[in-house]
Amino acid sequence: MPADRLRPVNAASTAEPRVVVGAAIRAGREILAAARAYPPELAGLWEFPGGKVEPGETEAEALRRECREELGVEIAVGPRACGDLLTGGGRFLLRIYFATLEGGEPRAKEHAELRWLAPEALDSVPWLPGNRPAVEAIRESSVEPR
Ligand SMILES: Nc1nc2c([nH]c(=O)n2[C@H]2C[C@H](O)[C@@H](COP(=O)(O)OP(=O)(O)OP(=O)(O)O)O2)c(=O)[nH]1
Repeated sequence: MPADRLRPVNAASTAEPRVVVGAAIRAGREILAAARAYPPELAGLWEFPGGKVEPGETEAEALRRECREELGVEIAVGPRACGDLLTGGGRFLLRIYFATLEGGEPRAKEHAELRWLAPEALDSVPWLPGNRPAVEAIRESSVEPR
């Protein structure tokens, strides 16, 4: 049988998902949310600043690089906010980390808008659909013990 007959019909669906990291940057009670500016099908949906982990880079390094590029800030990377999330039709493995600001004030260098959201305001923006479990976990982790 010719080799090309053995190739999966839909290579994208069988490829290993690419790891994407996002920073849930906390300041006091608030978390920084960012509205995507592109691509058109994602524009106006909200996410955590971040992006794809490049070969040879740790997840924390990728987060620090993306926050420098996208927001112009230095961050300290903290613990994971929730478990792995499969998004983008199985193309991405999304890992959200809590983070804090170490230097600079965030500016929207690549996003359409940035907003600091208190836990009770987390639902006030339309999140990327794959982010819902992370947003829920962050809200629950913000509930103050009685
Ligand atoms: N940065 C980020 N991406 C997310 C989140 N949730 C989610 O589903 N994604 C998806 C959207 C994108 O299709 C995909 C990759 O993210 P990205 O486009 O920001 O990655 P990148 O900065 O490395 O992009 P590029 O250089 O390849 O253009 O991950 C999130 O909270 N933050």
